[in-house]
Amino acid sequence: MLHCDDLIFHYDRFEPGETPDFCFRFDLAPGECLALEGPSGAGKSTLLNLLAGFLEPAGGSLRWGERELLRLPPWERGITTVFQEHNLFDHLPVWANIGLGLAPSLKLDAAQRRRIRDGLAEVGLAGLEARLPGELSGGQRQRVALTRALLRQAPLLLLDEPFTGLDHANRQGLWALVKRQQQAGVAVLLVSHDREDIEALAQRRLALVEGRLTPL
Ligand SMILES: Nc1ncnc2c1ncn2[C@@H]1O[C@H](COP(=O)(O)OP(=O)(O)OP(=O)(O)O)[C@@H](O)[C@H]1O
Repeated sequence: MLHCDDLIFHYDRFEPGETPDFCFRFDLAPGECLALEGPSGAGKSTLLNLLAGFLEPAGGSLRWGERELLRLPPWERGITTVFQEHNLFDHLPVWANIGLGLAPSLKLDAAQRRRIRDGLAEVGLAGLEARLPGELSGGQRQRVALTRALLRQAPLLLLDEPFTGLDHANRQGLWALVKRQQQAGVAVLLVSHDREDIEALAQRRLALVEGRLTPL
């Protein structure tokens, strides 16, 4: 279970009152998908960056079971994030983009190479290992990004508008991948403006208003 308790954050700002002081509190259970909604600028990406360890809070705690995640660097938190775009390194082929999630040195053993091949086949991208991201469609790129996230098998998956701009068939395919992760016990926090994405995946919804989370 993820417990986020009064995670406090504010940006250094030029004018007082430009952005709210954030105080985030919520729980997220293994296998659950929680949707995070709020208008542009509400602070959704800020929360994801705090959870992932890319921003440092001024106070509060973030526990996964008994582990205090705030003390850990991003790569030790057991959290993986998929953004709306720019998830992939453009100069690396598909296999290497996915392989980075398994072995940052890219020294992959035979079993890891097989997992990448199988993972790509499962998302309908068999045989595209050698392509560069620029040689894929937007939907295919997102499938590669999700494959990398899923093969990492982190217990917490953060999704920041990952389906935006994709057609219905592509989105349905990606929903199925996320649902399979949930069934395997992965906890998912989904930032989305899209009613269909939320209805397809989320069991609970939270709104972010004036720096605070409230149930919907
Ligand atoms: N580096 C920064 N320095 C100062 N203020 C920032 C910084 N990054 C974001 N902000 C401000 O913090 C607030 C929250 O931004 P954030 O990107 O978290 O919103 P969001 O809900 O993800 O928005 P969107 O839906 O448009 O992506 C906004 O008012 C934004 O202008």
